[in-house]
Amino acid sequence: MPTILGQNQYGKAENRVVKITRDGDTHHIKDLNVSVALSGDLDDVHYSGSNAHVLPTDTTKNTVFAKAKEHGIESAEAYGVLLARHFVESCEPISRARIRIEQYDWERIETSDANSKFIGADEVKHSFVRKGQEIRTAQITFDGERVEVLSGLKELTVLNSTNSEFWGYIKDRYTTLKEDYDRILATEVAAVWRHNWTGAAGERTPNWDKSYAQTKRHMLQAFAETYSLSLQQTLYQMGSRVINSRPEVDEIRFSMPNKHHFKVDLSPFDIKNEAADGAVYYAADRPYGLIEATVLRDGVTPRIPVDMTNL
Ligand SMILES: O=c1[nH]c(=O)c2[nH]c(=O)[nH]c2[nH]1
Repeated sequence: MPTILGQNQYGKAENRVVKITRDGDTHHIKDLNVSVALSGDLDDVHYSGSNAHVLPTDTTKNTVFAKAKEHGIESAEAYGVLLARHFVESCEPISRARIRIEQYDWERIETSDANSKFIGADEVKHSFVRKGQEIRTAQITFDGERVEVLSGLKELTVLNSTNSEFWGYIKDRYTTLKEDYDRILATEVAAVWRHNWTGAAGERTPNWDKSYAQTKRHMLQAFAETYSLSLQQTLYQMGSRVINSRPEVDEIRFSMPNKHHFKVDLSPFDIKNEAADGAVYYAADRPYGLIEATVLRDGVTPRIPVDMTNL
């Protein structure tokens, strides 16, 4: 049966581009998911396998990152126009380019006056929480004598665009990771905390909503205000801030994926891409480091399950 080629397009989909712009100590973030689809005089590659008209999808990926560094990202639309024009105008066989962009917005983490002693005045300027609500969780059990209340949250995504380093780790024959003295630290916090209230007669019931709001605030502020040498250290700081600030909470457990942001190597294109001047990063979704730990008030028995995924 004779066949003919119908509509066709190709390109690299879902390039996770994160561009940090530094304006003194104030950082700005653009976080995009960019998909490129090109079409044009591309019959041959389908019919005969000749790649003579094919701009590799790998090149389209590199272009997405390089243009982010060279021109910055003012808006998804302006950046998309720049990319679409680039592919059509610089590559003869390409006559149409479609750029699709999803943008993820971030808000700055607010610090309070009460905590000002922790804040180098500038710290909040590089700490962000992703827009949109986290999911609040609760698990209550009663065994006829004692009530146990576990409160929690998940999908609270936070990012520091500086004040994070990672170095001094074990190096063996399989280690390729380079030590980093200025990296992005980002994680999606899942946490469960246990209240010491048992429901016994005479015990004052906590204000659950206030306790939740304050616990979340302490976690966010500790994340923003910790100069991090590892995600493990940041996690511990978040936990201790909660335990030290909230007398009703005796124990908190975190599960925190390290949402890696790798600096894109633009040196093959003679473009410098360094944290100090505002860099372009590739946000990898997997695999990811997974950092989990419990922080407890000294002397209490841990009760939060190690695997909290079903809570
Ligand atoms: O904060 C980190 N902790 C690690 O244990 C680790 N391991 C790694 O490769 N990167 C990181 N980052």
